[in-house]
Amino acid sequence: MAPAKTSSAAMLGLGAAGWLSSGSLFVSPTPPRAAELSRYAPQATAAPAAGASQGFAPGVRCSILGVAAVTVAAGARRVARRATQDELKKQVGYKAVDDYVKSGTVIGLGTGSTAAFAVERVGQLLKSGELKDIIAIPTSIRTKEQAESLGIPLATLDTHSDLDVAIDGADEVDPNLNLVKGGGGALFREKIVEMCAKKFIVIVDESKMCGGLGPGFPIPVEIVPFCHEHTMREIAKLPALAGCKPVLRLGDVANNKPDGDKPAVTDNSNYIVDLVFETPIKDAVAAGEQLKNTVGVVDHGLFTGMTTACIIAGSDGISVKEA
Ligand SMILES: O=C(CO)[C@H](O)[C@H](O)COP(=O)(O)O
Repeated sequence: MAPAKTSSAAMLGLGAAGWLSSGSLFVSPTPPRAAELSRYAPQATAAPAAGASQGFAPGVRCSILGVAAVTVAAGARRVARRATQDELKKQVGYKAVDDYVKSGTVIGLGTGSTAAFAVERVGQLLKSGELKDIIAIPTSIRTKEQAESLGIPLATLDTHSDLDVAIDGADEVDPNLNLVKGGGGALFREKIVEMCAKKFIVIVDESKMCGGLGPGFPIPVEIVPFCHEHTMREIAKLPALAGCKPVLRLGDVANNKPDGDKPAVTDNSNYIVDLVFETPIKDAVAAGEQLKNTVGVVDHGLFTGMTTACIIAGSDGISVKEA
């Protein structure tokens, strides 16, 4: 598959500078990728640094739609500073809703700190009346609760299985827009919902871009609790996953930091095993197929061939890559 490209249509969206200058400012003390890595994967190797080493394949053009700097008043002076990671997440979350969600549509709402900004935006636009007649399918109990608190009308795939668009974050994005998802433990519901969407829009800050899936972020796999140690051994034997180290997720299911003694339990009452790699997976499609064919595996966090477009916020602005 050829690497994803940037389309001219995608270049016409709202630039980061546009809405940042409208006064939206969300300040977080969380520094970029280093904090993400410690939250998710103390055993993982560091992700590529920002900028030239972000994993964009040679020849891939990324349009820069705005300047992701924030201007703040400091006394009489105006001081420009780099946007925080949360500000970048907010930019892409809002832009995805502004560009892809229309009145009268059925939408999928992702899970995680980036997707939460998209949910927030849907709530705002419904409240202001700019959006009407939306029905949303949440991908986790957390997202359902956030959407309910914002008055977003909800349904499930049982009654609404044709979605116009789904919007979600990702843990890693490769040059072909294949993803690792499930850092937040919601991969099964995310996948079943996002597979039903005509358009799947991925929203990330630039720290999520990588040259190859695996070493930057362990790949989560949802497995049934019954004989889970056996299932983990079977996974480690799969040829397309050679060299991986399966680690049972403990404590809070919403992150892969071992912050408890008991296995983390998903919304579907299953466990998560995080597959730690030292080198990139050679064939993510084969890896996904072999995982899916393993008895005891519910689903896995490799989302290949699903992305319609990826909106990326970085220190130099927002870019959109289309598959
Ligand atoms: O797959 C997910 C949850 O299961 C999330 O989309 C992924 O973990 C990214 O989360 P965040 O936006 O908080 O970095």
